[in-house]
Amino acid sequence: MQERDRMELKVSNVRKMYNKTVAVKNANLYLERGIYGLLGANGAGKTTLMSMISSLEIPDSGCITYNGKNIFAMGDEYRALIGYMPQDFGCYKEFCILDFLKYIALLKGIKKSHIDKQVNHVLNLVNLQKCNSKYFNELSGGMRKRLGIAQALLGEPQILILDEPTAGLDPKERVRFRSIISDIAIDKIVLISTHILSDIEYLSNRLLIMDSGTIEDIGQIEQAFTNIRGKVWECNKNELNANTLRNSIVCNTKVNNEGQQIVRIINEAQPVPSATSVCGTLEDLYLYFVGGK
Ligand SMILES: Nc1ncnc2c1ncn2[C@@H]1O[C@H](COP(=O)(O)OP(=O)(O)OP(=O)(O)O)[C@@H](O)[C@H]1O
Repeated sequence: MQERDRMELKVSNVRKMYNKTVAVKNANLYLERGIYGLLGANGAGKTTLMSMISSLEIPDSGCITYNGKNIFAMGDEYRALIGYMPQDFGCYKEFCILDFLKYIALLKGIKKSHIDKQVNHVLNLVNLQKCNSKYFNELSGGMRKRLGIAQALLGEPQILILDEPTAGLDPKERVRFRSIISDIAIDKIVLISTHILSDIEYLSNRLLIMDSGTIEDIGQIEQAFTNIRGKVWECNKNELNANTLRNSIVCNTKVNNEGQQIVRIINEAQPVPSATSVCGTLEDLYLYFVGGK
């Protein structure tokens, strides 16, 4: 591979504490071109990890390299490669969309002669060009999210870090947003954290799971499903003995039309003869990897 085609982001033994809280325990990760979906419970450490990969937070120990170079030593050279969309971002109320993007372009060090062209380009990508004179407080949640991605795209970054980009969007806006992300993801490293499992299914080809400050690379999602194939069951809860229930991962409980509690579990073997084998979902897969916690 030629050096200019190389895109390797490596997180090695990274740890980050806030006072006495260990936010990221010992993270190891290797990312190359592709879209990675990052799943994890609230407080698992996703935002902290993403902030460190974006070079906004410095790890207490361990290192993060891009193509073999320490990202913190790379400084502006690395920041020019990164597009970061935080969970929430604010904007001066005097700024309209256009002013805000021009301001961010300046902060990113984009040449003044290139700013108008780049701002128009990202506005077109996220379909905000017609309302570019609207002020931040006039924008809907979906528009704000699109503005968030537009600012991340300024400077044509090779690495896109998107922290819960579809949170709070209605289903239609979410579908629209996913299509924007898949259009712009080509030939980039894209890391997306989300609690919306369908985002992962539709957007990413690799699954990462973060749990209590550690991260596991589950790999290709389709392949990962082999881990639970033939192990997901639905059965009447009353027919399960307490021991089987304790040794299973409980994915879901629902009440059927006859008023019986039907439990969905992951278990190596058929738990009771009446249990039905069902297809695993991404939610089952996630619970399998975090042990049903
Ligand atoms: N600035 C901070 N000061 C103190 N503690 C923090 C700070 N930022 C994060 N933490 C703590 O670090 C842990 C990891 O938080 P983080 O925001 O990285 O998790 P997360 O997986 O992104 O959560 P969520 O899904 O809720 O956004 C949590 O226990 C959190 O309370």
